[in-house]
Amino acid sequence: MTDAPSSPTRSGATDTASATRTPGTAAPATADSADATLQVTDVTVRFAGLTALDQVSFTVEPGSVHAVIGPNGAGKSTCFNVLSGVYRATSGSVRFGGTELTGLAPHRIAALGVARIFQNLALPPRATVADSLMLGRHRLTRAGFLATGLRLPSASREAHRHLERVREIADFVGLADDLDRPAGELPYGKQKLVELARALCMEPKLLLLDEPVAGMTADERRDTAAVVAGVRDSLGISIVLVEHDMGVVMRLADAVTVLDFGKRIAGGTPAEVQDDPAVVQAYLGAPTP
Ligand SMILES: Nc1ncnc2c1ncn2[C@@H]1O[C@H](COP(=O)(O)OP(=O)(O)OP(=O)(O)O)[C@@H](O)[C@H]1O
Repeated sequence: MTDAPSSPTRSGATDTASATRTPGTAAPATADSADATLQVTDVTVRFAGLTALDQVSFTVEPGSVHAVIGPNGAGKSTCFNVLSGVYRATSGSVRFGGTELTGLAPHRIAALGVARIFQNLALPPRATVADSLMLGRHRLTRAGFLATGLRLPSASREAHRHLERVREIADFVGLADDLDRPAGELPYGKQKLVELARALCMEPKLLLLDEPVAGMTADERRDTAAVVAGVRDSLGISIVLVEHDMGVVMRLADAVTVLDFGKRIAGGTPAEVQDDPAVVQAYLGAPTP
């Protein structure tokens, strides 16, 4: 795969978004599209006797990659689970494009344009790449069970449009030649790309990536990082990234929030947090001289 993914471009996404408003396709439920800012304010999560997140605040600017880092047990996964609706914050607020997310079920948050990719693979093993990506289009599909079953022209036109978009996105992430292969037979790095592509098929405004390069070879890490950068640069999608690979974080992130024992201990550009004594201490576990 090339370092710079070929691009369906922002307008490609916009075309599809407008296509979804034409008869025969569903208009996705969206947060205020003029403002895709994610605003996390004073979020606290308590489990019996343990404060996993303690008054954490940060802002993810539209079209940026925002990394959330910290040592083991810092609260990164808890933070992701709050953003995607798996956990409900004990207190505090998460607003996306002007919509309050706290208290919404995960599928409602997904419908607002927030797609999450889990660390572990979750692909149907025997489905082809194309079928796996079509699953990502499900939310945008209007044709009902009956129309599809009866192969009505409106349903086939819609299926054709979705397939076109699936091909564009597969091309964008470098999977154009793998569409007919069972996803489960691809190398690990490509399977992760299938998951990323499936999330892109949902036409999200915000992607939550949980350790996207964990377990990958150096080449796979480089290729995946290039695709993630392309998602931001070409599609304008905001990304929240939890990642232990500091090389990837430093290369990709526009902003970094650092957690330790549930508290936000630092934030800023990668260069700023890298030199922050509190961050050095958290990672090394000893005070700086
Ligand atoms: N469902 C839960 N019930 C009780 N405690 C939990 C739960 N989920 C997380 N915790 C605790 O909350 C704290 C933060 O955990 P979390 O998994 O968010 O950290 P993390 O930064 O993602 O760690 P890692 O990098 O090891 O994945 C830990 O002390 C963890 O044991």
